[in-house]
Amino acid sequence: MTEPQTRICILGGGFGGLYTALRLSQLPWQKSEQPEIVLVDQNDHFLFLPLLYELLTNELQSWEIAPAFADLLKDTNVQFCQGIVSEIDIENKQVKLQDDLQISYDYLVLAMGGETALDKVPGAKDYAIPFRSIADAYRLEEQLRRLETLDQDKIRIAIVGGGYSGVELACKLADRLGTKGRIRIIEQAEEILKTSPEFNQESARNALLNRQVWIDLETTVAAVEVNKISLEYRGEIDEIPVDLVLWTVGTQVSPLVRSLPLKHNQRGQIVTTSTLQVIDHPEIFALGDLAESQDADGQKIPTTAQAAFQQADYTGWNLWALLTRRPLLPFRYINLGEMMTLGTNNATLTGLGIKLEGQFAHLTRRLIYLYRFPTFDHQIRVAFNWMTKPLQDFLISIDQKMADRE
Ligand SMILES: Cc1cc2nc3c(=O)[nH]c(=O)nc-3n(C[C@H](O)[C@H](O)[C@H](O)COP(=O)(O)OP(=O)(O)OC[C@H]3O[C@@H](n4cnc5c(N)ncnc54)[C@H](O)[C@@H]3O)c2cc1C
Ligand SMILES: NC(=O)c1ccc[n+]([C@@H]2O[C@H](COP(=O)([O-])OP(=O)(O)OC[C@H]3O[C@@H](n4cnc5c(N)ncnc54)[C@H](OP(=O)(O)O)[C@@H]3O)[C@@H](O)[C@H]2O)c1
Ligand SMILES: C/C(=C\Cc1cc(O)c2ccccc2c1O)CCC[C@H](C)CCC[C@H](C)CCCC(C)C
Repeated sequence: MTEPQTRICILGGGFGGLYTALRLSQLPWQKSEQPEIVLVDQNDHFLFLPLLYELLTNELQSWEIAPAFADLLKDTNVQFCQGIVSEIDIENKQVKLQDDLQISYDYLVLAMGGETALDKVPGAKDYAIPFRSIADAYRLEEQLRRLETLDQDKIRIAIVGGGYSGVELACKLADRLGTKGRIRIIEQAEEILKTSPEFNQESARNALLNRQVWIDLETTVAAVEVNKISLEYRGEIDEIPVDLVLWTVGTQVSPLVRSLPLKHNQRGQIVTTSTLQVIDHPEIFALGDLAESQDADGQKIPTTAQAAFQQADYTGWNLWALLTRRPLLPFRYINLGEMMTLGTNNATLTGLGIKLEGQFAHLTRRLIYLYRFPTFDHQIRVAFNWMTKPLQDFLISIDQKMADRE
């Protein structure tokens, strides 16, 4: 009688979960050992978050950065299940989705990422727009189009949070709006991009200066309302009229993850061993933004796509090792550096001793991200589109000229 198939359930199809599923499907399984791999995500698509900004300037299209899981997984043995995870019963090894579907598992991978903290400032939840999903980008796009049609002198945008997302967003919006835009970044710390390499910080400061983006340092937000924001600086409150408030204040762990009966750190992240297994639960792996792990050399792992991408390789390998009775590998994080977009056709890159900025950094960043796309098939489709885009734009312009003549 054949043994029932072992089931690996992966919760979250982002940089941690999707890349773990793809890695698992590529490993050499004996037929008798082949597990059932189930990937669960609330969305029907993956989202290459580092390129989300490019939707706002029409540099990229949604299908390029948010391919459907069905397409990405079509040549694999991974089963995709769309649904919102609402409960995780560690004791009975059961996952419950919001539509009451239940999935039992033998091994679990927790990779549901983080969320934007909108609950700490009055009005933020109602009037501020986070920037973490395709839906957020579409919501922002809709607001921008509404404001661009109005006959008002300036479009006033406040971006709360002067970290990576806030700075990259400010540069993109400044390039989109041009002289019509009046953009300000509100940062509570003494400096923007405080964890970024000095070269990238300098490039970003110059890019923001060249785009007349105003920066309020050591400033917090007391409240957000429909058309104004109250800023607090050294005890003084100032009310500023705004048309849009964007909320890029960093990542926090979701209540669902915080509530799990597992070891958490002070930020609510799940603590793992260097093999990315959850403390006291070797049958559960956790990676990406929701996990805290130290690697084999004791390095603390940052909450970045780069780290989740590398962890996925080890999570896939270690699950295979566990099921085929091989030794597991302790995760070794390799910090390859950092890249940031700073407007259209402009970027900065520091990595492996190399520092680039401007258009060459922009090209390099794009090519590296193309290489990091989840499947070869998607890489080819996007690469072809990028190579033929100048011709597409030329033909569109010809069409436009002919339409104008009629
Ligand atoms: C705008 C932006 C730009 C960024 N740019 C960079 C960059 O250039 N370089 C870099 O290194 N990092 C970047 N990051 C950070 C990086 O995106 C994250 O660190 C990375 O995505 C974390 O990977 P993850 O797998 O933990 O989570 P994610 O990639 O966020 O994936 C989590 C997945 O879980 C799903 N999910 C969550 N909750 C549930 C639920 N309850 N039920 C079902 N599914 C659920 C989500 O839909 C999502 O698909 C950026 C972040 C943002 C917001
Ligand atoms: N290009 C890239 O590599 C890239 C791009 C985007 C995101 N990421 C990664 O993704 C994660 C999230 O990035 P992020 O830019 O969203 O967050 P982030 O890098 O943590 O920056 C958020 C900034 O907002 C500040 N802040 C928080 N609450 C605030 C408030 N109420 N008012 C004013 N300022 C406030 C934070 O200050 P405090 O630090 O004092 O809280 C911080 O400086 C990070 O780990 C980052 O490394 C990387
Ligand atoms: C900084 C680099 C990689 C780290 C990294 C950053 C991310 O934001 C990611 C997001 C999602 C997944 C993975 C990552 C990620 O790994 C790149 C370092 C590149 C080196 C500096 C080498 C640079 C190449 C040469 C200068 C020239 C290449 C020319 C050609 C146009 C490509």
